[in-house]
Amino acid sequence: MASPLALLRDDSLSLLVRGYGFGAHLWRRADRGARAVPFRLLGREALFVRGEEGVALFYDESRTRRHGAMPAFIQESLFGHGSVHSLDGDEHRHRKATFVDVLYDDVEVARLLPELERQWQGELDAWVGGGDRSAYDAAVGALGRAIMRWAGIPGTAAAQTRWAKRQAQIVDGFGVPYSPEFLLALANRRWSDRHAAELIDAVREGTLDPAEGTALHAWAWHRDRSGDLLPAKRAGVELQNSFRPMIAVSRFVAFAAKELHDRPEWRERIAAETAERGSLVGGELATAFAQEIRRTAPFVPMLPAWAETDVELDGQRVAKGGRVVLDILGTDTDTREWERPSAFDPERFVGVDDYEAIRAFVPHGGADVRTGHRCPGEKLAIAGLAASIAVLSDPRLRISGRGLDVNRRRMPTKPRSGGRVRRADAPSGCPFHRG
Ligand code: HEM
Repeated sequence: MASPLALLRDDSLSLLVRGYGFGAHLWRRADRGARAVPFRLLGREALFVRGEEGVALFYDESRTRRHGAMPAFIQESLFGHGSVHSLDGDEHRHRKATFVDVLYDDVEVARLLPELERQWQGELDAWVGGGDRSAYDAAVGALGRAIMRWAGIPGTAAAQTRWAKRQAQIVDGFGVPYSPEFLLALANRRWSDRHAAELIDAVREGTLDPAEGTALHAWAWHRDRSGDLLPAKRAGVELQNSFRPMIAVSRFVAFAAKELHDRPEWRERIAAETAERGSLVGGELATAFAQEIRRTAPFVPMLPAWAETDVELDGQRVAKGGRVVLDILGTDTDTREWERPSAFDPERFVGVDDYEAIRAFVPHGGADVRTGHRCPGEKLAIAGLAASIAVLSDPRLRISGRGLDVNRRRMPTKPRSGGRVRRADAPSGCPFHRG
């Protein structure tokens, strides 16, 4: 058992209390520009690392491994038991190959675009027709239905929207184990695991026949390295990992509403681009804005791995068996890697196609998507977020300035109101709160 002194030195409580401010708090203990700082997490020694050097260390499989590094309350509630996130080595690469085929292949990404266009057009029409909904709520529906159709999941629009809301709540509740929202997330997880497993069984029994190439088809027929089908529940977990994170992009959409509200000139430029192209998807300026949202908005703050050997970076060490923790947020806003890192400036991404080559740009993890744990859904997320930004820039809409404050102690967070959106000429409900 850990001694009372060790418990006092542990930083876990500080992480829970400080939320997204935790990383900056730790760096105050180190020299300016340091790449590594020691701390204690969950009763063990750990090394907090950042920047290109930190990314290289964190993704070096000869020095780190993943299995069991993520606290169980996150792994089980958010990703699901036995998911790809927790695998290492050949087993990881084998499972990951199916994710890459299904999510990362350009043909599959292109297949999502018409669904995004259709679902977002519906939400835009509802706003223009007088609807009053937050950008976040609209995105949960639009992105949820688009990705479920794309994944081959059957159901009416209403049923898909309901499942999307459950999935959004899982993402909302996983990081607050001290609150009732966490219990609700566990209940939604249980319901979703059962429903996803039923879909997998239905495909295997021949009562459902999703198109080849869809996530539902791929996970129903994915075989492990011994040639066996995955148990239905595990296949259902990976099916959810192929669409739930797209619903989580709604959190970025809420941040986009905030940044667009504060930058009318960008809204005008993106609206002009959308009008000229005659499409809500794939605009260059909307995409640059999406990239800057990904760089700056607090979502995944850090990632943990085990030190497989004694590890040293920038003069700091952690012994084998401790944790190496990559500071995602601190790397995306590192003064040694970025010019004016705290300025929100989408211009820095205009004309940048190969964002994966920017080693210190890691909102979706770093290194190589095929061989490492880098997110296979990054292209899908960018496409979904850029389409949302094009919609929110429509001049017929107004984004309210109310409720755009962000509680950076809660993980995950978003602007409080989710970004209220209404028709531009709609009267404001309250004369004292015109936004
Ligand atoms: C809100 C946007 C998203 C963010 C911020 C995000 C971020 C991340 C991060 C940080 C990782 C872990 C990287 C690592 O462990 O090294 C990851 C992994 C993963 N993401 Fe995403 N992601 C997003 C969207 C998506 C989408 C849209 C999908 C699929 C539709 C997706 C599917 C996955 C999967 C399956 C993994 C596990 C990969 C592995 O362990 O090999 N993500 N993501």
